[in-house]
Amino acid sequence: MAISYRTLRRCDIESSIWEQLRGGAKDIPAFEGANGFRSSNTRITLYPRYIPTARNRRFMEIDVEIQTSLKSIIDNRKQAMEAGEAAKPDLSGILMDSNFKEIQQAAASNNSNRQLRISLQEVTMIPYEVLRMYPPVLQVGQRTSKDTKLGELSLPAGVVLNFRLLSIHRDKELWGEDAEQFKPDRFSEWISRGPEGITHFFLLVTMILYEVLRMSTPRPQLPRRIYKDTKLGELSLPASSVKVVNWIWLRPKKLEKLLRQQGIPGTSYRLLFGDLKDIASLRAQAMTKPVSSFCHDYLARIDPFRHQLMNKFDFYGFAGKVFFMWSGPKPTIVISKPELFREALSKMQEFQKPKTNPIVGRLFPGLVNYEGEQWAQHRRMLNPAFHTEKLKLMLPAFYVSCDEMINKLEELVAEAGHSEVDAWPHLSMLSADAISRAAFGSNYEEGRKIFQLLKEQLLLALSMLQSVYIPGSRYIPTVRSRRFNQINDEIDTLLKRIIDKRKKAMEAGEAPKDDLLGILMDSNMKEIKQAAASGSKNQRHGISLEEVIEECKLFYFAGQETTSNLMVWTLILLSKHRDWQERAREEVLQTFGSNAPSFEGLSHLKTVNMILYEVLRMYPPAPLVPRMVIKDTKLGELSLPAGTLLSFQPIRIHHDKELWGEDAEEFRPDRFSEGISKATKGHYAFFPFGWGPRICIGEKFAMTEAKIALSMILQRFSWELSPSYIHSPIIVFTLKPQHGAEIILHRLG
Ligand code: HEM
Repeated sequence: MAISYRTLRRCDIESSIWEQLRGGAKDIPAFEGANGFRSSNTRITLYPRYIPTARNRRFMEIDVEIQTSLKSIIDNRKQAMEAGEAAKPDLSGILMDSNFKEIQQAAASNNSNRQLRISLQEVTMIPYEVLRMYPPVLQVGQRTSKDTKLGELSLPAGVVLNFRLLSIHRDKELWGEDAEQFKPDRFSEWISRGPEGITHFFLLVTMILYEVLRMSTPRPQLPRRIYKDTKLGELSLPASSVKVVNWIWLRPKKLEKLLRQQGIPGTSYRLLFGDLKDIASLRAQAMTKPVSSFCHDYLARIDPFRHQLMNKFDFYGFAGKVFFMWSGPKPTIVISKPELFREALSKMQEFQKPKTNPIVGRLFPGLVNYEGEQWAQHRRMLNPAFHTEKLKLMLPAFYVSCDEMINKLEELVAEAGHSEVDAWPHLSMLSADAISRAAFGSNYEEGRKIFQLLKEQLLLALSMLQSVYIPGSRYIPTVRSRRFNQINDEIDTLLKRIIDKRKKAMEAGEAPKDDLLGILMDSNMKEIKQAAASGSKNQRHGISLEEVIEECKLFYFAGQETTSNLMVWTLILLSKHRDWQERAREEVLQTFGSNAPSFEGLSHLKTVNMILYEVLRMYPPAPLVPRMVIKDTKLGELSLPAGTLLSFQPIRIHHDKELWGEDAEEFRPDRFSEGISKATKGHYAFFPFGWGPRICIGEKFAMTEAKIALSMILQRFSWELSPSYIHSPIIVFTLKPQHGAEIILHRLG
């Protein structure tokens, strides 16, 4: 059966795929009689939805690792107990002890072998029931990398399959009315029936996972080592233990030696946690104190641990600009050398985005997270939306958003002509509003709702990120994680609705809208048509609805926080350096008078441009850029083993006196009067928007918005720093003012 995904309704896919899987299962002898699944065709859903494949695969690997390690612990305990050792007073010890006693009783009362076997299996029923109710893998998603077959079904490349295991496990048709209750004994009969029962259940799940993994896109993998059971004197270590020991001790120590041999200084590895505890406690202490007096030398506050190390290693090789520390069992090389930053960011294959906590991946989906061909395709598709001629069309959106903010501020100063205001929430709202209008045009109200939800999601994620990440923990249905997923679903529904409306309009021949979404959908449609016309079959062409959704979410996260940070630091610095505020106002009034800033006029704002650059240098909204070494490779003179994390520090490069001169900590916008390169005497060392092929796609968008907003504020107000302002930069994803931006605003004229 050959079907085209794009013309198929979702419900068709759900039911047909299920039939294929069920049919496929019956073909395998072990699945005959898998009657537990006879009528479940409505519950397993399989529809295109993006779930990053690397994460899922890694999750599966970790799951297998955990299970293997647990099995080895249980086996060891069992052997010890059989040899007469007392049960350990921990949970597994108690559980095993009671099970052991039951088995002994059964044996003593001369029960049949069959009963003994059932008794032995009781210890298994509890974890099975836990696995049923709280499966560590709730759903499994993979993308087809090429046109492929699943059972009888032909699937085109690029379809994302999402299998919802939890739905099967909680299906009352399968498990009975008590499906929501914890009843381990429901497994007793299945277990006793041997291969036709429980085994079918797990085999079916395994088969689905296998089938899905088989189809998945091959992604660059870190080199793998095969582990074997090993003898250590009298002790025989199972492969899983060898792997764990290697992971938490042998490999880190080997890497440490390798880095030291190259003259890179660093901290000594400490078991499992490395430097994580010190990083957290020093940061917590630093957050309680503001920067003493208002100065721009604040690096010790935002990242005290790295700052200490930088000073400590100042007299070693690399003068504190390259050193390593330990984020758990992986070394992180901290690099503040501009030439190494440029080299690494130019080599996308060797140095990729690290996949750390999956929550971060869910917060920042889309382009920012992709690699390889998928990244290239999305970047190609998004590029037109950020071209100058398209930005021009977004100007009205920026005006309306700025006007709204200014009207609100005017209300605040209406009575006395001046007022103390925390500018931070106003600027935050401004950039959210601007992105909603620029991204969704006429659907702006829905866009605003999405922003509110994303903001809530960000706060939830922050609280989730504060606890140590335990692999798989995101699948535990806590109140927070449930709300996180609920928000995700709400956002997806809202975005789907907007996109569907647009799609219908475009199919009916309406011209695409000039907002980000319209441009993205237009370039997607063109790519699909081109590919169809050229008869291309294998290459991925066009992106799916889900991928469009991911990109829309990314506009908010990548574009909102960063731009509002740039604006808030600009207001703070201009309230401290009022001479520059005056110079900027003069320039704006000369260029625009009291009219709305024109696109052409923006390019004449030399002073405003220099001020924004100086703010981006001193307070870069994206202060750190992480990467991961994918295969053993060279960076400059350094030999870097696969798996090493790299933490590039544009913020430190921007504050480096060797590059910027002795006045690096002073606010001096005129250092940029002859361009960026001259400001550092020919060393290119200014990276607020990154570098290389992945350089920020929204740079022009952000700079245009910031120039319009600043111009409009300068036209209407003057401002100074309030005595209640506390200078406390902090990094929470981006660099922001921890205690807001209290200024005193005066109405002009
Ligand atoms: C002052 C404002 C902004 C700053 C400082 C900034 C900074 C950055 C930086 C440093 C990167 C590179 C990250 C890396 O290589 O790991 C980046 C990437 C990106 N930025 Fe921005 N950004 C800003 C505004 C925006 C806006 C307004 C948008 C969109 C509306 C945006 C969308 C993106 C996207 C999609 C990427 C990923 C590009 C890729 O991986 O190919 N940014 N940004």
